[in-house]
Amino acid sequence: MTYTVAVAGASGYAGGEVLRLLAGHPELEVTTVTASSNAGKKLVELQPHLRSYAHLTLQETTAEVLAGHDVVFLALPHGASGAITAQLPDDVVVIDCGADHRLTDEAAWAKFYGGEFNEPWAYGVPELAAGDGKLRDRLVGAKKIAAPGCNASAVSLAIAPGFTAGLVEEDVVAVLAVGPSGAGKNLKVPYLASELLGSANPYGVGGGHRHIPEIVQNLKLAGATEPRVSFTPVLVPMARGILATVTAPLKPGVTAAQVREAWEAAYAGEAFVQVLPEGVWPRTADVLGANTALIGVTVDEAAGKVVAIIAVDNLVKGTAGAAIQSANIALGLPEGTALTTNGVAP
Ligand SMILES: NC(=O)C1=CN([C@@H]2O[C@H](COP(=O)(O)OP(=O)(O)OC[C@H]3O[C@@H](n4cnc5c(N)ncnc54)[C@H](OP(=O)(O)O)[C@@H]3O)[C@@H](O)[C@H]2O)C=CC1
Ligand SMILES: CC(=O)N[C@@H](CCC(=O)OP(=O)(O)O)C(=O)O
Repeated sequence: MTYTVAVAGASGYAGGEVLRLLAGHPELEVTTVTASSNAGKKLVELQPHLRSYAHLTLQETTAEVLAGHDVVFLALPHGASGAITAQLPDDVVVIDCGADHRLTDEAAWAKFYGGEFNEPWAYGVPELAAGDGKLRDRLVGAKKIAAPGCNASAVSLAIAPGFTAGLVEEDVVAVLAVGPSGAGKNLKVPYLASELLGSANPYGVGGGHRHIPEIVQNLKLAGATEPRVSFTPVLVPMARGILATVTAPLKPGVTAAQVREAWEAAYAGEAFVQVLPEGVWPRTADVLGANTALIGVTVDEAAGKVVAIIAVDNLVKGTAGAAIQSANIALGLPEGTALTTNGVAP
């Protein structure tokens, strides 16, 4: 069966990546692409690397244009997608790459985003533990899916096994090297090349980053009670990619063997989340273009902490790949359709 697909926000980074991956999908056929200020232009004017879509013109992003497709991917700024989703028919499968349907906690939404609170949807990180199962279970047959924040999914995947196995204290510290494409096609300082090249620029320091409530929500699902999350991203000069170093204190008596067993068990059989052998550390280059999260984990005995390092491509496993993986599950298609575990290196 072929499903018709509309991609909204197709002129942006996330929408472009959804399109790049969907070009290799045998059952999802993109028939409509939309934008805002760039509506009316040919898609390839904005996305010259997407040659297979040369026939498509960007339309206005309205509920009327999007309705009538079997599947809609939204890659719009926060707030814009919530306004559209309220108007789309119930039977359309909608995957929102924005944050509008991620949070279950209305107070957290008000504090970190503001504006109208939208109902939470099935969260698109299938491999994350949730209760006795995984979030994958909630995606089966889902009509509405919230794709994750890229940083939030990386940090959550890296440390969740410690909570599921009851090995770590609720005191998580995450420091991330992130590429500027995570901010979208942003023409402001500090995303300009002249500000970014040859520099590493921290931002969102001191508890203000909006991915903190998303991580807390994920870790609670994985078994934490009231986790405290210190989260510090640092912009570095690589177009895409996230390398997150996540630490947490070990509970008394926990051994390195228990840690390794817990992390390997958490992701056993998962194609897209892989735990590396002891002493092997992930690199962003190994996951660029791939839907893969690579995790290295060890115990720092002197510090009494677990150290987990994860590499993801923010635009693939962090957004568009997660969105397509989740859509595949929702539609009953093989989960990895149109997705690869192989990166692009060097
Ligand atoms: N970049 C990333 O790594 C990640 C992004 N996301 C999320 O995906 C979404 C898109 O991000 P990204 O692609 O990076 O952003 P971009 O700025 O690159 O793209 C934004 C897109 O939305 C369109 N747009 C802008 N304003 C409006 C509006 N008011 N109504 C309708 N469409 C509008 C733009 O159209 P036009 O070009 O015509 O202005 C463009 O197509 C965001 O919610 C983001 O948080 C999530 C995870 C990671
Ligand atoms: C470099 C950079 O700015 N990255 C973004 C990641 C955004 C993201 O993951 O998307 P959502 O906004 O949909 O959550 C940030 O840290 O906010």
